[in-house]
Amino acid sequence: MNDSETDSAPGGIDPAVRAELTRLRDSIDNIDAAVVHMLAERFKCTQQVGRLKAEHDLPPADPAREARQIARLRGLAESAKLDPAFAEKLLNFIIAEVIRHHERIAEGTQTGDEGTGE
Ligand SMILES: C=C(O[C@@H]1C=C(C(=O)O)C=C[C@H]1O)C(=O)O
Repeated sequence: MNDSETDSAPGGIDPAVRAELTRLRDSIDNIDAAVVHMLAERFKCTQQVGRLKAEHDLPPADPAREARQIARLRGLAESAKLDPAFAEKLLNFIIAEVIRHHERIAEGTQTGDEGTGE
């Protein structure tokens, strides 16, 4: 249910429920903003890694490094009571995008700045 659907709930919404919902959604919005900023910083680093690899003829993907990251992240997720399978899927999704960037940097079709706001 989105905001407008909540607003048009039959019979109106209890003001206390509305206040609690707004408080929680404010936090969700802050967390989403933090996630975007953290991802932007991560991509700035990985673009630099991509340029370094291209300059030194290193392969775009490093499966051994990825395996270590996944094992570490699954452990962190368990401690944080987050589903480790979800954490792994999320990391794999991000890494796949990074490898795509690295391949484009190696092909010389990208400077490494795309998506970083540089
Ligand atoms: C960033 C790197 O390149 C790739 C992307 C990774 C990542 O996004 O964490 C990890 C390993 C590599 O497959 C790297 O080698 O460190």
